[in-house]
Amino acid sequence: MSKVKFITFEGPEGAGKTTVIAEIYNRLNSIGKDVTLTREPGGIRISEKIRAIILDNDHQEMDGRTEALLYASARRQHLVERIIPSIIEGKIVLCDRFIDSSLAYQGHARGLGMDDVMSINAFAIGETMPDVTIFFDIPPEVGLQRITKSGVREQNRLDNEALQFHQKVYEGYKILLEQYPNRIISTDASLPLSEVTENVWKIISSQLISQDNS
Ligand SMILES: Nc1ncnc2c1ncn2[C@@H]1O[C@H](COP(=O)(O)OP(=O)(O)OP(=O)(O)O)[C@@H](O)[C@H]1O
Ligand SMILES: Cc1cn([C@H]2C[C@H](O)[C@@H](COP(=O)(O)O)O2)c(=O)[nH]c1=O
Repeated sequence: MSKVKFITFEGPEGAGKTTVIAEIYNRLNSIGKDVTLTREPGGIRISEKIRAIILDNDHQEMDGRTEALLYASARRQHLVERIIPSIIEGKIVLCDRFIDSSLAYQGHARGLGMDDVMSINAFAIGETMPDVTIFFDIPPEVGLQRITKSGVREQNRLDNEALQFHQKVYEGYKILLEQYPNRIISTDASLPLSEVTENVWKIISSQLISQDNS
């Protein structure tokens, strides 16, 4: 069995990914695992700058393909500068969003087509795919309510898309779950935070323990 090194977290806005990943990171550290915690778009200097361009509310005129290419270029830089070096150093990488976000948001919701979006991303990432992806399953309207209610952060250009767009994103993720049943594991993200955290912890620890015993 190949080792689980690269774990990604996916789902609609406000699903709880960032909150849960922070706790998983602490727990893995506390049992002596060497972990890199990062996010997309962003994670490193150049990719954070690209993130700011993509998500700026002032950039309403951004073309869908430009958006897809910017996400892919941010991903390329992040991959070569942070993800691959961490994997080579033997670390576990926890990444808040990756390729599946591009497939669901740009490929399906934006209507660019998942195959075309996969092609431009293949140029960016080559053979590097996540070993395991955890999908935070929540109705998009519930996730959106969480971020508007909490005021946890400013609403960006993608958050401010119509509900219909976010429903398409959710539909896109459901297609990906069928397409990659061995890689993507779904968890109910509408449960209370403590339960979601425990469920995600069970998934991750079982993956890591089964490989430690192999
Ligand atoms: N299971 C939960 N139940 C209720 N509130 C939650 C739960 N999980 C997270 N939250 C709250 O929802 C808000 C959004 O959470 P978080 O930022 O972790 O989501 P996210 O998936 O990273 O969102 P985005 O992708 O839009 O950045 C936060 O205020 C967080 O405290
Ligand atoms: C990686 C990636 C992200 N997106 C979208 C998803 C979110 O709306 C934002 C990122 O914000 P978050 O608070 O960090 O979740 O960008 C996308 O459309 N395509 C992608 O590849």
